[in-house]
Amino acid sequence: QWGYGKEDGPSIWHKNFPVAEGDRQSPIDIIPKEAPRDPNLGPIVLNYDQCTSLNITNNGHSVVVEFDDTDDRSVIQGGPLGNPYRLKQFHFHWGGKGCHGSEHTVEGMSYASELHLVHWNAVKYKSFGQAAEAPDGLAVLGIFLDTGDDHRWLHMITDALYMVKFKASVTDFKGFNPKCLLPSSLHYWTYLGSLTTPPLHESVIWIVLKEPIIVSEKQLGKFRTLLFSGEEEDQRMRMENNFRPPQPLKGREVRSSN
Ligand SMILES: Nc1nnc(SCC(=O)Nc2ccc(S(N)(=O)=O)cc2)s1
Ligand SMILES: [Zn+2]
Repeated sequence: QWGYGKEDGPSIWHKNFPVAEGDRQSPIDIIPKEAPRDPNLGPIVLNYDQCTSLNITNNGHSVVVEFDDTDDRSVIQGGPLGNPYRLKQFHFHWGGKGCHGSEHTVEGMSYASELHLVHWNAVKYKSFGQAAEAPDGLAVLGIFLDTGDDHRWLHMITDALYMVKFKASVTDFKGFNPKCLLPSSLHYWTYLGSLTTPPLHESVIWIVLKEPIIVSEKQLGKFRTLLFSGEEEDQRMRMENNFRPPQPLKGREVRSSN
């Protein structure tokens, strides 16, 4: 019942989700010179080698690759995190043809797209849903996508998109390791924020990588062949511009890894 259109988009979400006007909403505009290096921030450590991707699905808002999160085989830890957080899913946000579509911006500059790897604190909480409602329940790793040459591994995802064109479609997607989508540097900014879509829970420790990955316009264009709408719906709504604009910082501090 929410979307990215004029009638149901980010400026309306507060009606059904009042936390939209809360004190730790995401995304934000990151201003590097106002994000001091914190020497106590160690490196983030990603253990994705035993990860188990299950399927790829169109949930009517984005395209999502889901993982088996029944044990600690794929986790993120270190950096600002006090526990290891389990990988649950990753998904993307993108713009329209020629328009940028990242959620976080850097000094007002947005990237073409943004990848979110969503993790939950299975040490402290019994389920994703419970963690999603706790202030330290989730850790989302944000990676900017810039345009240039083809990304050598993204085709594994874009080649599958025709199978999930319509909302609520899902197909098997095993053996994909998201490590292949990381940039060379794991330097990051971190701050306390929220889910960037309803229910907008203020439960996310954000870790946004400074270095973007490079994908081609052609590869990004394949994301825009997805539809917001279901197979049975008559009007076909192209899935694009599925990003929330930056939200007020409300005095929060953004820290930088060294
Ligand atoms: N009890 C609950 N179960 N599930 C939820 S929310 C489902 C979910 O994963 N939502 C989600 C929304 C936005 C983001 S994002 N764009 O990474 O901030 C990640 C995840 S609350
Ligand atoms: Zn997201």
